[in-house]
Amino acid sequence: MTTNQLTIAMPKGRIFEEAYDMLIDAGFDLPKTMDISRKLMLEIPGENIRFILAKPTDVPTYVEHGVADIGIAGKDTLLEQQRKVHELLDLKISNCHIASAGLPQTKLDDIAPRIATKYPNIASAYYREIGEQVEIIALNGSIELAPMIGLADRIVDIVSTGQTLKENGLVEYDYITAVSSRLIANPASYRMKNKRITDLVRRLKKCVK
Ligand SMILES: Nc1ncnc2c1ncn2[C@@H]1O[C@H](COP(=O)(O)OP(=O)(O)OP(=O)(O)O)[C@@H](O)[C@H]1O
Ligand SMILES: O=P(O)(O)OC[C@H]1O[C@H](OP(=O)(O)OP(=O)(O)O)[C@H](O)[C@@H]1O
Repeated sequence: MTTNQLTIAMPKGRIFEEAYDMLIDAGFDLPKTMDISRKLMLEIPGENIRFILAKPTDVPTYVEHGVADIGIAGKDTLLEQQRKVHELLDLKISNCHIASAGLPQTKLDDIAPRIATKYPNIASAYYREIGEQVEIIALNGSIELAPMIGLADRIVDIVSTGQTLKENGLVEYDYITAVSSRLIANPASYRMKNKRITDLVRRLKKCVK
C-alpha cells in the first residue's frame, strides 16, 4: 500500500447504487461488477484508491478508526452513532426522513408510552426535546410490526415513499428530521491527505443533484 492511497468505505445495500453512479459521474473508473461480486476489498488501478464494501451502519466505525480515510453514510446513522468523523459533503442521495408513526387516531399513553425503533438515541433525544417521558424498545428491523402487534404505541423510523406505513395501516405523526447520505472523513486523514480528499470532494460536489 502506498502512503498516499485513499481508502473509501462504501456502503452495501440501498445507498450503494446511487453512490456508485455518483462516483462514475465524477469520473472514477469503477468495475461494472462491483455490486454483484462477493469481493469486499477492491483496488482501483490508476486512481490509487481502495474501496472497502461495508454494512452501512459500520461505515462510520471504519472511518472513525482510520482504517478508511473517507466513507459514505446515511445522516440517520451519523445522528444515531455520534462518531468522531468530519462530515464533508451532503451527497443528496438516498433521501428520506425520520418520523414517528403509529396506528391512526391513537394518543400517546399518559404513563411512559412505548416507542419501538432502530434509532434509540435519535428517538430518546426527540421525545426529551418535546418533553415526553417514554420507554424506548430497541429493534433491528420490521419496526412497523410493533404497533400492529401491541408492542409499542409509536415507532420512530425511516419513511421514504410511505408505502411501508400505508401497507401496514399506520400513519405518520411527527416529522423528526431529514435524511440523506453524507461523505465523511477521518479527522487525521483529512489533515494528512488533505489535497487528495479536497480534490475528491470537488469532483463529487459537481455531481450533486
Ligand atoms: N426506504 C428508504 N429509502 C431511502 N433511503 C433509505 C431507506 N431506508 C434507509 N435508507 C437510507 O439508506 C441507509 C442504508 O439502509 P440499508 O437498508 O441499505 O441498510 P441497513 O439499515 O444497514 O439495513 P440492513 O440491516 O438491511 O443492511 C440508511 O442508513 C438510510 O440513510
Ligand atoms: O417509506 P418506504 O419507502 O416504505 O420505506 C421505509 C422503510 O424502509 C426501511 O426499511 P428496510 O427496507 O430497510 O427494512 P427493515 O429496516 O425493516 O429491515 C425503513 O425502516 C422502513 O421500514
